Amino acid sequence: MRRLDVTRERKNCFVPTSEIIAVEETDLNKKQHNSGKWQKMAKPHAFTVYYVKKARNHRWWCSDVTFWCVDEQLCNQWIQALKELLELQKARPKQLLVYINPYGGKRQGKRIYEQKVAPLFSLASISTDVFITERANHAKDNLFEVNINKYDGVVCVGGDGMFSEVMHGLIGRMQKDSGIDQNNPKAPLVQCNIRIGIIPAGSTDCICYSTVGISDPVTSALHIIVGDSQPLDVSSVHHNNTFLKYTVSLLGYGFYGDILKDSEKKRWMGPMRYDYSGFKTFLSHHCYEGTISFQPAKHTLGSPRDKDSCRTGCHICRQSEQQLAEQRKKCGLKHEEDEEEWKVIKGKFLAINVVNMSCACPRSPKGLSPAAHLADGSADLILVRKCSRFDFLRYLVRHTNQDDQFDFSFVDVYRVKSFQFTSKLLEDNESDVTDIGKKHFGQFCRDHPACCCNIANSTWNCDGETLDSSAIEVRVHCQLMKLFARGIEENCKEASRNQSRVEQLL
Ligand SMILES: CCCCCCCCCCCCC/C=C/[C@@H](O)[C@H](COP(=O)(O)O)NC(=O)CCCCC
Ligand SMILES: Nc1ncnc2c1ncn2[C@@H]1O[C@H](COP(=O)(O)OP(=O)(O)O)[C@@H](O)[C@H]1O
Ligand SMILES: [Ca+2]
Repeated sequence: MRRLDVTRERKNCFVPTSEIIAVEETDLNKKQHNSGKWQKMAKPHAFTVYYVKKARNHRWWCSDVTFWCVDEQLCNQWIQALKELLELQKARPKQLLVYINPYGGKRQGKRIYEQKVAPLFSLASISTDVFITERANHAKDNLFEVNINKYDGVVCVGGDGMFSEVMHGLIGRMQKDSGIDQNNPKAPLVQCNIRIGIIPAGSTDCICYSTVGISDPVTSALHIIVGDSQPLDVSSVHHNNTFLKYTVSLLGYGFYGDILKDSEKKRWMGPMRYDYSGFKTFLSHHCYEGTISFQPAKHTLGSPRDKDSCRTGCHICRQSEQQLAEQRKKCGLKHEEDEEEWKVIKGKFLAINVVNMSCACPRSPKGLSPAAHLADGSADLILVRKCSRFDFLRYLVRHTNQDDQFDFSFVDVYRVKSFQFTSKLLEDNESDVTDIGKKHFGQFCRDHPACCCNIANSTWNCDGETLDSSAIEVRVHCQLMKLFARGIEENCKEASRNQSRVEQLL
C-alpha cells in the first residue's frame, strides 16, 4: 500500500489499529487546508483518522489527524482499507444500553454524558438506548425486563452506587434466567458476559478509578469504544441463607460504614458530604466488638503486602482465570465442597474492611489495599483494631501517601476467599436471649464505660450502599463479571512518549 504524507507540522505518530476510533472522509468545506503545500492543490481530497491519544496519569483523549492527497481514488482506497480494519475489531460494542443517574455526585451525569460521551459514541458509530433514572433501583428493575441480548454492553453514568445497581440488575437477571437461587450462599453463580462500562459521575468513583487508573468520562468512553475487557471478582453477601448484596469494591464496617450512614443525611452537600462525615466519624472514634472468621485464599500467588500492584494483563489474575477454567471443566456448575480451614479472630475494631480491589480513588490514589487484585478470586480483609485517635489518624494519612498503611501493630491484613462476621451484640443476644438486662446497656461498653467501644452495631458500607446486618457471610466469586476497561496500564508516561516517538502511521 502506498504511503500518504501526513500534513501539518505535527510530529508523525504510531497508532495501533485497536486504538483507532473512527475514519471519516473530511468535509473540505469545514476543514481549512491553507497551510503547507496543500494550499497549492487544485482539488484536494482528505480523510481524518480519529484515535486514542494517551496522556499522563492514565488519561486518554480523542485526537485526530487529517491526510490530504490529490488522487480521489487513492483517498477512497485508504478510507475503505481503514474501515475494513476497524470492522475486524470484533470486541467493540455496536449497541449499548445507557443508564444515567441525574442525581449522582455533583448532579452532572446528564450533562457529562451528552457533552462528553455521546459525541464520541456517535463518532464511533455506536448506537445507544439511553435511560435516565427517575428513582433508586430504576435501572436495576429495568434490567430484569429489557431484551438484554440486543445489547453488547451496559453503560452506567454515575458513582459506585449506580454501578452497584446496574451490576445487581445484570447478575440478578443472569441467575434468574439460569434458575440459580441467589439465596443459597454456596450456589455457583453464572458468569455475566455482558460488559459494563462506567462513566464516572459520582462522588467517589472508586470502581472506575481502580479499573482504569483515573476518573475521567472521556477516558472511560474511549475504553468502552475500543472494546476493552477486564474481568472482575464479585463477592456475595448473605445473612441466614438470605441474599443481601453483591460487592466489588469496599465492604466496610465501623469507620466506613459510619461515614456512609451519616453522609446519606447530607446528600445535598454532594461529594463534600464524605469529608464532613469523615471528619465527624473520625472524632467520634467508635470501635465495635465482634467475631471474624475467614478462609485464607491459598489458590492465589499474591499477598496483600506485595510491592507490585495489579496491572493490565496481570499474571496473578490470569493464573486465577486458568484455575477457574480447569475447575469448570472438572465440575461444571456443580458446587465443590470446600473443606478448607477457617481462622477465627475476636476483638474490638475501628474498621473492618473487605476489599475486592485496591479501592483507589482521587482521595486515596493507592487505595485501601494497594496490592489487591481485580480478578484473582480473592479479597483483602483489613482489620484495624482499637487504637488511639492519633494512631488511627496516622493510619488514615497513609492512604494518601506512599507509606505502607499495613505497617502498624494495630492493623492486620489477610487475603481471603470467604469471610464471616458476627457482632458481639448479636452473639450476646443469641447466646443469652433471656438475659434482658444485657440489652439495656445501650450505647456503652460494659467493661469500660469511658472507652469508645460501641455496644450498638455499626452498618456495612457495601460499595456505597448501607447494609444493616450484624451478621454476614461473604464469598468471593472469581471473575463473575466483566467491565469495559483494561486494568491500570503500566508506565503510562512511557507509553505516551513512545506513541509520539515512533514514526509511522500504519
Ligand atoms: C487525614 C486524611 C484522611 C484521608 C483518608 C482518605 C481515605 C479514603 C479512602 C477511600 C476509600 C474509598 C472506598 C470506596 C467507597 C465507595 O464505594 C463509596 C461510594 O462511592 P460513591 O457511590 O461514588 O459515592 N464511597 C465511600 O464510602 C466514601 C468514603 C469516603 C471516605 C472519606
Ligand atoms: N433518579 C434517581 N433518584 C434517586 N436516586 C437514584 C436515582 N438513580 C439512581 N439512584 C441511586 O442513587 C444512589 C447513589 O448514586 P451514585 O450514582 O452512586 O452517586 P454518588 O456517587 O453521589 O453516591 C444509588 O444508590 C442509586 O441507586
Ligand atoms: Ca480480587
